[in-house]
Amino acid sequence: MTIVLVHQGKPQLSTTLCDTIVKSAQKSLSARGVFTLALSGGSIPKMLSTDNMIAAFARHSIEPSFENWHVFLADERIVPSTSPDSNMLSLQTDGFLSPPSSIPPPTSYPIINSSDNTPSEVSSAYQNILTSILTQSYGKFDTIVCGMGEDGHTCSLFPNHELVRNQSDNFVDFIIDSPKQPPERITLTFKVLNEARSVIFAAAGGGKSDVLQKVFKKGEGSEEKEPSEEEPMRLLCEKDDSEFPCAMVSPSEGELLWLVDVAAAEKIC
Ligand SMILES: O=C1O[C@H](COP(=O)(O)O)[C@@H](O)[C@H](O)[C@H]1O
Repeated sequence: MTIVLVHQGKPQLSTTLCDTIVKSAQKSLSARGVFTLALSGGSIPKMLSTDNMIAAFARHSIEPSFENWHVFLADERIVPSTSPDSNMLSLQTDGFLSPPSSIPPPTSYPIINSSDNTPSEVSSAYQNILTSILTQSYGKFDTIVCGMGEDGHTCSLFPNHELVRNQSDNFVDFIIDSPKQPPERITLTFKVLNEARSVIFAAAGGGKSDVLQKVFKKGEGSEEKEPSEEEPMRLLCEKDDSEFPCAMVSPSEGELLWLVDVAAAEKIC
């Protein structure tokens, strides 16, 4: 069964997401001294604003600090670093990757991209840096935050794409024919996603309700009460992993948590 937490709206969902990341960081830092995290682009960076993260540290009575956090991209579009399509740029401008100077920042890893590099070279270079840093957390990500597109893609793993039909043993792979622009991208693979200690999905808005209806069936033990400002509604769902890439992520030994809002969950509640 998969736990799906249904929130009143995006602000409440963002609060749970930031709280879950801060808790996971504390656990990883005390167990291994580092916190390895991968973040998606799209709607995720705004949920992870510096203000939202500082508020999450405060709720846990912890001084805000991203020291010993190593932040990778769950996927990236192969575009110049100044392009508005760059996921790293939106994590820096909308997310917490560039906090005020009083807060120790995380170490973050952009893709190394120049016009001389092919997508395959960009992907191999990213895999090399990622695998070298992941040795510090025993070869696994502590936490990966995934978004979900309205077509059910996650990271840059798109429905029916070759990378989904023939899953590779790489940790990072590339595509040159993304159905969503821009076409050239690198992405974490199912291998590394499914080996993570925890994967958190965050999906908000009515545009996501059709896919969620196909993926989740509400099961016994689900709460019936409406979500409140303070508390999400907890559903225990059966997950159909036959069609959509987002549903094919199920860490074999790790935790899986889905955070959605009422609009996205409308057809499963
Ligand atoms: O293209 C992408 O889309 C997905 C979903 O985006 P969202 O705006 O619907 O949340 C995102 O998770 C991924 O990182 C991005 O490259």
